[in-house]
Amino acid sequence: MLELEDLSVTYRIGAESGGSFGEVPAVRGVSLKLAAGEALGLAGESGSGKSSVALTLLRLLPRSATVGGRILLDGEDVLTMNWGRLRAVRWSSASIVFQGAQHGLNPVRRIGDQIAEPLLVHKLASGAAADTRVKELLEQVGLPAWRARSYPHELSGGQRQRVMIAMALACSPRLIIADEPTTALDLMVQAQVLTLIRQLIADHGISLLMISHDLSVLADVCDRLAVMYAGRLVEVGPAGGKFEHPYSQALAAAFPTVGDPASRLAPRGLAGDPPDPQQLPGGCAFHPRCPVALETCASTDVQLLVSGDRAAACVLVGE
Ligand SMILES: Nc1ncnc2c1ncn2[C@@H]1O[C@H](COP(=O)(O)OP(=O)(O)OP(=O)(O)O)[C@@H](O)[C@H]1O
Repeated sequence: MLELEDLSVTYRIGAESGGSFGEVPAVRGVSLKLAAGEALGLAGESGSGKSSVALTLLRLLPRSATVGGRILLDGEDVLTMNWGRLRAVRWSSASIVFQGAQHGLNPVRRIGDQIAEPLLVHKLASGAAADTRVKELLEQVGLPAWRARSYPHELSGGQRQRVMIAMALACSPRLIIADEPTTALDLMVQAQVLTLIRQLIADHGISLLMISHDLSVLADVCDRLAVMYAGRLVEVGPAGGKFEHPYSQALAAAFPTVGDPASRLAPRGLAGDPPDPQQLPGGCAFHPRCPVALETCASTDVQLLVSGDRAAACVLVGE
């Protein structure tokens, strides 16, 4: 239902501050497919371009961004559709749950009115029918119906995140994009919200694109995982399988797997920092940090190579 073809996002910087102009290539040639009802996880360190991908999907990027490639949602290109069509697609075909719900809710409006807003704007319900739908949505996300009259400050962080999920579900979209939906929450609440997301997408047959730096969170919810590094996809494969790219392996080793006695944390984590997008190293962008890099990695720009149900961009994979 969703297909990204050679997607690129480049930010222009310096224009606002009057400083020197520059370009940040945040996303570089990302191609991905998401089937109806499928849950795909997008992982990577901070700055790898995950949020830029998420924001591009509904054209929410700032004006300083230039986007290339195609984003086909049910066969229609989001990047070229007119504003009227885009407004119709937002919320009703696809909606986004952002990280840090407390910043997403209006502090001076009641929860119920905020959940009802997309229903009213999209003329899906009004008056008593909208009130009934709001109560139904609150119950679906595990909150009592009377919470409709609460203000955001009267809710905990976990409850506010549930409200954001209720808003995202309001117009019954076929796709939900969840950008770090549990990052701001403590571990117990994070587990509850993840269980809720898993259950809702299964019950309603919704496709999910979930973004996180934490691979173990994604593996818990998603059918497939995609890993980004310096704006590129380095690996895509089934959530249950073993990673082949050295970067995905290092990222996976950075998080403990609760309940798996065989899992060991990487003793020193991954050395070094991700590259500055304005000064990307030649060849494979990961080679300066790669523990198994060869001489050729400094000059060979590897593309994703598909083998069975997995694709990885590394000269060592498939050897
Ligand atoms: N509005 C912007 N203007 C200029 N550069 C930007 C802008 N937004 C993001 N970037 C740059 O684009 C790159 C990718 O950022 P992005 O937020 O997409 O990464 P991310 O993987 O989602 O990181 P995080 O997990 O920290 O949110 C980074 O180098 C970032 O500094």
